[in-house]
Amino acid sequence: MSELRVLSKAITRRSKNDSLRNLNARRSAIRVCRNFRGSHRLCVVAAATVQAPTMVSGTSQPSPDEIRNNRARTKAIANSTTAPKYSAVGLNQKYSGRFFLVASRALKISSVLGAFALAIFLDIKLGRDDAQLRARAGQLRDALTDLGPTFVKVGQALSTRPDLLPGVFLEELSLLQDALPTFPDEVAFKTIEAELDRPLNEVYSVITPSPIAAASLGQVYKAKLHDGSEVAVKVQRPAILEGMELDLFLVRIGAQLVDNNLASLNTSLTDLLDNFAERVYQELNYVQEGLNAERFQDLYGDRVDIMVPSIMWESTAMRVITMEWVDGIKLSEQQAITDQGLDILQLVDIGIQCSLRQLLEAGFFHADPHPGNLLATPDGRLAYLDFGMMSETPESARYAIINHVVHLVNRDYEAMARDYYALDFLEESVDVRPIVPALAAFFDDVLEASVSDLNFKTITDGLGAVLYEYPFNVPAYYALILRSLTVLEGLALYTDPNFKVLGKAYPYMAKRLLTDPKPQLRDALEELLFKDGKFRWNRLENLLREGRKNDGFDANKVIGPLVSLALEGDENKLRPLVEAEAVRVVEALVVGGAITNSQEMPAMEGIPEPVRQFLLEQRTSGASSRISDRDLLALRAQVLTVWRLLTSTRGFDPSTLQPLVEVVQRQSTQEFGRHVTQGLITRVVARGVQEVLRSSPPQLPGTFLSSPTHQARTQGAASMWFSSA
Ligand SMILES: Nc1ncnc2c1ncn2[C@@H]1O[C@H](COP(=O)(O)OP(=O)(O)OP(=O)(O)O)[C@@H](O)[C@H]1O
Repeated sequence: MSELRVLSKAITRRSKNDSLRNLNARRSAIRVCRNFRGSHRLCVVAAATVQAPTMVSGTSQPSPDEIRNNRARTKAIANSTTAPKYSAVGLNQKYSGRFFLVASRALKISSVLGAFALAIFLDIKLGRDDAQLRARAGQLRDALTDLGPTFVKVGQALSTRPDLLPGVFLEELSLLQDALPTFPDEVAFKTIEAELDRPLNEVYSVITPSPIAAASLGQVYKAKLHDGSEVAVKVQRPAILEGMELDLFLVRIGAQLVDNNLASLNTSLTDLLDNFAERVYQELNYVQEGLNAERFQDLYGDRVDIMVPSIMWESTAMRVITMEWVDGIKLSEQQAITDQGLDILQLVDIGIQCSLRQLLEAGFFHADPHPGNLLATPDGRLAYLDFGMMSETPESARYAIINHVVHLVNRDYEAMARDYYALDFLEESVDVRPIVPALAAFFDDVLEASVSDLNFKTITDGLGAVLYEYPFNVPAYYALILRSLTVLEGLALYTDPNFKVLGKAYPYMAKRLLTDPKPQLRDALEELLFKDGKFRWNRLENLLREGRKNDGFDANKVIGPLVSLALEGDENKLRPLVEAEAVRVVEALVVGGAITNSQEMPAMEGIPEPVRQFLLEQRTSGASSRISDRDLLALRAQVLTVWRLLTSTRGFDPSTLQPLVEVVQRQSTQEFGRHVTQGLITRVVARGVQEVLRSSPPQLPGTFLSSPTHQARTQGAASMWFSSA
C-alpha cells in the first residue's frame, strides 16, 4: 500500500510541479508506471494521466515546452565543447615562466602543509596517542579548507582512500563538504547573466538574495521560473579554473617528488593526481553535470523510490545549472527525518539497492554520494543531487566483484587472491600466493558469522590491512563505491547498531546470480552451486530465499539461467556432475516418495544362490546406490522445498518451462537424457540389489515383482511424486 502512495504522489508531483515540461520527466513517469507491478489498474490510470498532454492531441509529438527544452539542451552542449580540458603538459607550459605567481602560491601551500607535516613528524617521534591523531585529522581538514577549492576537492578525494589514509583521517576529511565560505551574491548574479546572456529577472521571477548552500565549486540559490516552478540554481565560484590550474600544477610537482623518492609507495601519486584533475575539470562543466543527471535518471529512475531532479536547459550553461528544486531533508539530519515520520533504514536500503545497480549493473555511478547529496523527500523517496562527479565501473570489474563475493562465501582464498588481477588491484606479474594466508587469517576469523551478518566496515578494514602489506593499487572507482556503501552503512548504524549492509546486498547478489544470463555469472553460479562433485541444494534454496527479497525478482527469469547452467554448461566438467545429480534427484523423488509412503521394506524371499551371488557382485562392483535412505529423504525434502519456493515466487508461470521442453528435445540433450536414464536404471537396480541382500528368508523366484507389497510401493512412489511436486 505504501508503494501505491509513493507512486501516486510521484505522479501528482510530476504533473503539478513541472507540468511534465521535459520529455525526460514524462518518460520516467511512464516507466515508473510500467515497472510498478502492484496494481495494474492504477498503472493504466497513471500512465494515461502522465501521457495526457500528448495523448489528448492524438499525436506522439513532444509538447512546445519539450521542444524548447530539447533545443536548449542541444545549444548548451554545442557551447560546452569549448570547456577547458586538463593537460599536464599545458599547465607546465603556462606556469613555467611565471616565477613570482608560482613562488608566492607555493610558499602559502608549503607553509600551511609544512606546519602540518612537521606536527605529524613530531607525533611519530614522540609516539603520541590516538586522540592526538584525531586532532591532527581535524587540523588537516582546516588546512585544506584554508587552501581553497582544489585542496577541498583533494581532501574529499582522499576521504575515499582507505589504502592511503588511516580511518580517523577518512572520517574527518569526509566532513569537508559542509560549511565552506561563500562568495559575493552580486558576483554570482553577474555570472548567471553573462552565462545565459539574459538579465536575471528574465530568467527567474524570484531568486533568494543569498545562497542556501555553499559547496566547493559553487553556491546554490533557490529560485522560481516564470511559470511558477521552484528551482535550484548552482553558480560556479569566480575565477575558480585559474586558481585550480595553478594549484594542480604545484601539487603535481609535489606528487612527482614523492613518487621519485618514496619507493615504498604502491600507488603512483602523479597518476592519481592526473586522474583526479581530469574529473575536477569535468565537474567544472555544469552542462556535463546536467547530462549526467539525465543519464542517471534514464538508468535508475525506473525505481519509484528514487528521485533525480530534472534539468532546465534554457537556464543552464557551463557555469550555471538550473534544476528542479528538491524538497527534502539531508540524510545526515536523522532527527529531522524521523520527525517527518520517515524511516531512515528504509531510505538507506533504497540507497544500497540503487548503489548496487549503479556499481554492478550499468556501471555508471554517482561518485560523490556523501550524506549532503542524498535527500529524503516528504513522500519517502531518496533524491540524488550533484552529478558533477560520476564514474564508470568497467564491465570486467562488475563481474569480478560478484565473483569475489562468491569466492568469499565459498572461503576460496586462492580464488579471492587471483580476483585481484581481474579487479585491477594487482599487476599480472605479482605473485598472489603470499596473499592467500593473509586473507585466510583475516576472513577465517570474521566468517565465523554468516556473510550477510558481517559488518561491511569490518571487511573493508580487514581488506585495508591486507592492502597495506602488499603491492596493491585500488582503482578509483572501487574505492568510491566502497565509500558510498560505507557511508550508507554508517548512516544506518546510528539508528540500528546491528544494521548489516551485506545482509541488504545479498538479495541483490542472489538475484543477479540467479537471473543474469551472462556467461561470467553462469561461472560464478556454477562455482557456488557445485562443490566436490555435488550439487548444493541448500545453496540454491538460500539464493532463492534471498533473491525473492529483492524488488523485481521474477521466478521466470531464474529458470532460463538454471536450465542453461545444467544442460549447456561445460561439456567435460559440468555435464558428468549434472548427470550424476539428475540421477540422485530422480532416485530421491521416486524412491524417496516410496519410502515415505511405506517405511516397511518388502520382504524378499526365495532368491536362488546363483542370483544372490550375481547381486552381491553388483553391489561390490560400485554400481550400487551409495546414498542412504536418510540422505535420500533429506535430498527429496530439499528438492521439493526449492521447487515450492520457485513456484510460489512472484511471476512464476509454468509456461516458461516450455524452453526446458525444447532443450530436452535437442540432440545434445537427448544424449544427456540417455545417460541419466542409464544411471538411474543402474541405481534403481543396485538399490533393489541392496534390498534383496538385506532381506531374509529366501523366497521363490519371480515373487518379487508381482508381490502385492511391491505393487503398492510402486504406486505409492508415483502418486507421491506427482502430488508432492
Ligand atoms: N536540486 C536541488 N534542490 C534542493 N537543494 C539543492 C539542489 N541542488 C543542490 N542543493 C543544495 O545545495 C548543496 C550543494 O549542491 P551540490 O552538492 O550540487 O554542489 P557542489 O558544488 O557540487 O558540491 P560538492 O562540494 O559536494 O561537490 C546541496 O548539498 C543541497 O543542500
